[in-house]
Amino acid sequence: MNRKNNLLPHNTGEHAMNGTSARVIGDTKITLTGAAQAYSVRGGRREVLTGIDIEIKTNESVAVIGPTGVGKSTLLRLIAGFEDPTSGEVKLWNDGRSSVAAPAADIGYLFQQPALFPWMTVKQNVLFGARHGKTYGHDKQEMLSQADYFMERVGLLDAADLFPYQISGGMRARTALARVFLTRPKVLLMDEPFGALDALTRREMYVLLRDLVSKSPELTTVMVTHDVDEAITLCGTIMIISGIPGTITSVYRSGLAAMAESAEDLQREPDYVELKAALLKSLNARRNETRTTSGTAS
Ligand SMILES: Nc1ncnc2c1ncn2[C@@H]1O[C@H](COP(=O)(O)OP(=O)(O)OP(=O)(O)O)[C@@H](O)[C@H]1O
Repeated sequence: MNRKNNLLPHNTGEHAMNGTSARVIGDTKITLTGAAQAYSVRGGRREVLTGIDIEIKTNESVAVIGPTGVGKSTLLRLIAGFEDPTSGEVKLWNDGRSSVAAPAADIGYLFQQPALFPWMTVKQNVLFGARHGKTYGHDKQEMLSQADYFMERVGLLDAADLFPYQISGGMRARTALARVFLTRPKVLLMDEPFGALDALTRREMYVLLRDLVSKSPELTTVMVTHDVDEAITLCGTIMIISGIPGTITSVYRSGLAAMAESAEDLQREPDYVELKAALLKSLNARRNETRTTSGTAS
């Protein structure tokens, strides 16, 4: 492993996106400026996120971690354009032009439950998004050959004609992975995508995801996870959200994700151990603060 590429983690505070990432990343892809979100709850107002200032580059892989209930999924929904912020701006950028975030064909989603159609075969499920999108225009042949390509990459060719109830949880997750990559998204948003899988299957998914991401130089990924190992293994940028309302309190960057040949090898790296310890320490401190703020700590 090339340890030179490997930046030590640093806790850069709230506006921390100026550090250097070891990944080669391009233009701005996603910006959140002073973004806040609040909901009406039982006649009152619940502030969930506040003062979110983020700049995410094309080809950057970002993990969002933090205590439960601090607004991680809410942040993802803002980026997806499923919700508008109550104040501030969330923008997606294309060739230097920005647009307010809104659900779009070039945004892909992966959720904890793969949400497959039970009456469709694996292949029909894989094709679903692409069939209903504009990625391939009228070029059906190209779409079908790309479907075979992605199904082959995730090891599903032999299962193409099976129905979701006939395959394992790992195979369902791989179906969802092939389906989302077939649509060639520019932004892939993942909300605990492997949270329901066993440890071994999760590792397999890391390898597959990293392989597919590495072949998609235009792709930007943002992943919410509770798993610190997953964040370090898959993402060059790790953001911690904490507090009530939640805000970005730390940003860590490392080149470890780009270097990983296997999760096991990576986890033995001294830099990995150091980064993991720093993240856990920071998370614990933030969790205690969040509990105190919400009045649940003594
Ligand atoms: N539509 C909504 N209306 C009211 N409250 C909401 C709504 N969506 C989310 N919340 C509240 O906002 C807070 C943050 O929710 P969110 O799911 O974003 O947190 P999270 O950090 O992803 O949580 P977890 O780690 O447990 O998945 C929670 O208190 C939740 O109850």
